Amino acid sequence: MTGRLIYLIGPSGSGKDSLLDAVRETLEGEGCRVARRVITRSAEAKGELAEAVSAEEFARRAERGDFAMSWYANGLSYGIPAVIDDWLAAGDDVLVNGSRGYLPEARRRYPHLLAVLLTVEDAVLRRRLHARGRESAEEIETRLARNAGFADTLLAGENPDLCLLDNSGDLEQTCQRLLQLIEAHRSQAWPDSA
Ligand SMILES: Nc1ncnc2c1ncn2[C@@H]1O[C@H](COP(=O)(O)OP(=O)(O)O)[C@@H](O)[C@H]1O
Ligand SMILES: O=P(O)(O)OC[C@H]1O[C@H](OP(=O)(O)OP(=O)(O)O)[C@H](O)[C@@H]1O
Repeated sequence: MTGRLIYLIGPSGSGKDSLLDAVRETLEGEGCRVARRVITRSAEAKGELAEAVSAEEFARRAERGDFAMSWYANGLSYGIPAVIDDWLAAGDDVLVNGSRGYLPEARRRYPHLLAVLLTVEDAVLRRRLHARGRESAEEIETRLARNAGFADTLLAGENPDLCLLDNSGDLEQTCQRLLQLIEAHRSQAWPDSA
């Protein structure tokens, strides 16, 4: 594979979708694709750069090998289409909306991925989740509780190359910083083992 995988992670509500949406056009003009996820979420949910499918359809696709990566979290199944491997093989870089829980497996599959962790101050995160209004108050609490488990493990030295990107402030600034991070990563030579 010659392209690079950029694996964006962060708590639900930290702004991953907003960020991907905002940088998509710029990145695609520079040969970096933004993957569209497949999620077992009802089609009426707005603001998600994803294809919504039933659990049965998701299982069929998984069985067929349609996903390069897939995971289950928050009561939903998420899949990243296998086409990303074609894009990477063709030399395109690929940006995906990933999962913190799946990061170790993603690293096994893509040893040279760039992991970018989007962070948001707790109070801001809670406010944004409620303002988004996609989940019930109970689902929001469950998502916030899930974050506590990741805060320690992700930052406890197991991921020395993890890039932190704060999105507590203006989205436009976060976009610019993400584009800079990606640019810096792309300008690095591939490790010999790649
Ligand atoms: N920098 C920002 N400033 C203000 N609101 C933001 C910012 N980034 C995202 N949001 C809002 O926060 C909510 C969650 O963002 P979203 O992109 O859906 O997060 P995620 O995909 O990580 O769950 C959305 O309503 C979005 O409009
Ligand atoms: O292991 P985690 O890092 O907790 O991630 C689990 C899933 O939750 C997030 O999606 P979610 O359904 O919340 O969509 P969102 O990002 O649009 O909120 C994230 O994008 C992952 O797919």
